[in-house]
Amino acid sequence: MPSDLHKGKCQACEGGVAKIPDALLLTRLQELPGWRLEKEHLCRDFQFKNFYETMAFVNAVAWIADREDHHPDMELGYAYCRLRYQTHAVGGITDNDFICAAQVNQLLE
Ligand SMILES: C[C@H](O)[C@H](O)[C@H]1CNC2=NC(N)=NC(=O)C2=N1
Repeated sequence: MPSDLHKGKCQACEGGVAKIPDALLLTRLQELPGWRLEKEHLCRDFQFKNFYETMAFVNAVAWIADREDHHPDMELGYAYCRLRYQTHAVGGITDNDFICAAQVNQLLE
């Protein structure tokens, strides 16, 4: 059954969002095709044909980040982008990270 996670709305990071317990993270990850856990971040690598496509993607991700007031770390090059989400306010992964990652996946549907 498809997940509705991308329809969620981020809550204020400083407003008491709860860190997802480690024991639940692997289960929750099943809602997010392509993403992995790395040093308390949600991460995914994206490959593109050229710089134009990479930048179009990066700008769409920036648009999501601005709308949700939740910002990923981004590493990019000519034909790739690596995204890493963590809720800095709590030093771990929260629903906000899952919601934004799911919205990014929607961009590629
Ligand atoms: C004031 C503003 O809402 C906060 O600083 C937000 C901005 N974006 C954020 N993004 C991420 N990834 N984690 C945060 O804790 C966070 N906090």
